[in-house]
Amino acid sequence: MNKLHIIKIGGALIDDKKSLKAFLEQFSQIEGAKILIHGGGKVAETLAEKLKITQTMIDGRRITNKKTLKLVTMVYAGRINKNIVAKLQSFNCNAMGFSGADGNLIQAEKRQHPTINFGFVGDINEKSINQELITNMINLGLVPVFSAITHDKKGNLLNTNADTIAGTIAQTLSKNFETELLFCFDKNGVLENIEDENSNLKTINKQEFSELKSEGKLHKGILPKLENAFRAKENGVQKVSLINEKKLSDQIKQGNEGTEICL
Ligand SMILES: Nc1ncnc2c1ncn2[C@@H]1O[C@H](COP(=O)(O)OP(=O)(O)O)[C@@H](O)[C@H]1O
Ligand SMILES: CC(=O)N[C@@H](CCC(=O)OP(=O)(O)O)C(=O)O
Repeated sequence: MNKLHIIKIGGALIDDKKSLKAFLEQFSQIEGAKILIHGGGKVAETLAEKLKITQTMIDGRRITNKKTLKLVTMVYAGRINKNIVAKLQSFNCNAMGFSGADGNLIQAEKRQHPTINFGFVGDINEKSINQELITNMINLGLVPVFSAITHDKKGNLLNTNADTIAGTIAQTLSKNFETELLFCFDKNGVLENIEDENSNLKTINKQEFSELKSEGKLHKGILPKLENAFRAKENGVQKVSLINEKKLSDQIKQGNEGTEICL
């Protein structure tokens, strides 16, 4: 099987022009098949504040009413996605940027919950991913760049957590490619002590995850990220790690950065 790198970025990196450019230069140097998935929650948050659109997050998901859907579509599938593609093109990486509606690449289902109305939030599974079209693009030497916007094939756009998109695409493509999934973020991996940058675990298994969680050592974004990482590993993704976004090139060369997910 050919090797495939699937890389997820989000948060502060996307909000920082200089760091984003440096990251994209590293990404463009990865040889062979690769896919980039980006979030942009922090940028959406800042704009929503300016526009006085109140935001609520529950279980790592943004409650997405009509106004917020308009905003996140403009921010994720518009400004951020197109800016990333343009930067990658400047590094001679032949990127193409998509929402899940394009080419029916990611078909989601509106989230149903007994008590919480999440609004236009889309849930996905392996069947949601247009494996054939993504594989064809990769085989043409193209580099797909996905935003966190999906659709329901009934004419509605939906907002889907970007870590979930990365994990699910990786699961699907791991049947055809030897897939390495890297969640890149601002810490050196999973930290045992959030105050200590050097307390990152080299590996983490499900039991250690549960222990850290019950000890209150994992909070905010790291929880859904780890849940998505374990789901991907359990469903066949050959290698899954959480790494510092500055260490992407080192990880590609040596493969021992950050925290690797173990079963
Ligand atoms: N034990 C931990 N180890 C690492 N990060 C943690 C831990 N506990 C909480 N976090 C927080 O989780 C954040 C990563 O999640 P998130 O902000 O959602 O990332 P992104 O937006 O890049 O997807 C880190 O920046 C950190 O503040
Ligand atoms: C439904 C839902 O929560 N969608 C996410 C999509 C963006 C995202 O995941 O961004 P980061 O990776 O930067 O956190 C949101 O709107 O925040």
